[in-house]
Amino acid sequence: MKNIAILCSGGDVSGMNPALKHFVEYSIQKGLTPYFVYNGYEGLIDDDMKEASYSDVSGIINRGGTKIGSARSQRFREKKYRDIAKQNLDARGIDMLVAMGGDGSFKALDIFYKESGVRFCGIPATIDNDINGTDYSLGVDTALNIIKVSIDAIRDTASSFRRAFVIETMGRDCGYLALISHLTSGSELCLIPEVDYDLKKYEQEFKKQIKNGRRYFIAIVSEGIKQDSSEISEWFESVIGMESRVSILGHIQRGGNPSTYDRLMAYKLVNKAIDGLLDGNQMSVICYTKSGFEFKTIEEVTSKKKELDPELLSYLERF
Ligand SMILES: Nc1ncnc2c1ncn2[C@@H]1O[C@H](COP(=O)(O)OP(=O)(O)O)[C@@H](O)[C@H]1O
Ligand SMILES: O=P(O)(O)OC[C@H]1O[C@](O)(COP(=O)(O)O)[C@@H](O)[C@@H]1O
Repeated sequence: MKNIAILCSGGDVSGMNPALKHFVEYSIQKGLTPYFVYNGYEGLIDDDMKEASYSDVSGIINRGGTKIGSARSQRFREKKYRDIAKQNLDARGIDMLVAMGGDGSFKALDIFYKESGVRFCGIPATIDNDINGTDYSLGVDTALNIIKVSIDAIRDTASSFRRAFVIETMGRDCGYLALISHLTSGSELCLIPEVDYDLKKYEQEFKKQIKNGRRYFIAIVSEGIKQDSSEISEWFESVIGMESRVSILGHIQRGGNPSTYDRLMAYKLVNKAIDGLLDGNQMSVICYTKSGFEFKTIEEVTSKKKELDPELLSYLERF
């Protein structure tokens, strides 16, 4: 029997637990012995791994986060710790890894493969959806749903009180969550790091709208823009003349009951990753684009910054 392990690295997402469940089931179906590595690369270094069984994954499909933990590991950046990781994997006869994470995690495994020959397949998993070469990363759909529910709730209070709400989404330097939320929540303003802006441009229009009876504004701003959300709020108060509040959605975007779409994609991505490794893939990332599922090289996925879809970007301005 061949041994295969799975781990989560970087920011956790809703969808990792459904993926773990399917990993165990599909590995066993394929005659493999599944292993869990706990707390990302830290678990490889500390030998925190164990054979996984059906009972380990019962009752987790509806849970956000990841049952096996995730981490950002400083130690894995050093060769001496990666050598320890290799010894630990050898001792358990594990030579195939499935890793759920972002481009940083894949870069790490690329280095590890070149040093140790441990084959791997990456599953893109980040709410930021900022991985080059894939239109979708596990967890982004649940995060968007959480943001949608939050904005809808804020809209209720904003409209009752004649206020401008500045709602900050996560995403580091990628505005995907903000842009999609803007388009699907009908907000008046959206600021993202990819597009330079000048608030002056909105001044006349927003004042005119207030004159014509507008009672509230919703502005969605991505955490990576050049200003703090509080400065945008201050602009609403001092320039536009409407009382304003900031709502930073923060880590609630990373949790919650995984959406149906993320559960389904977790299932498919795990299937593809295991099939790829069984077919002899050495190191790849399973990506999803308009052409379907494709294995891509680490170079392709990590060497360039992801560009937002120009069609979506063209819808940014609503007025
Ligand atoms: N260049 C690198 N060399 C070795 N390890 C790395 C490298 N880049 C990232 N890693 C490892 O991958 C982990 C996750 O990377 P990070 O960029 O934080 O998250 P993500 O995978 O979400 O992009 C890091 O904590 C580190 O252990
Ligand atoms: O949980 P932390 O360490 O505060 O990190 C917050 C960051 O992690 C994310 O939620 C997800 O980032 P990754 O998936 O790239 O790890 C970012 O949107 C956010 O900037």
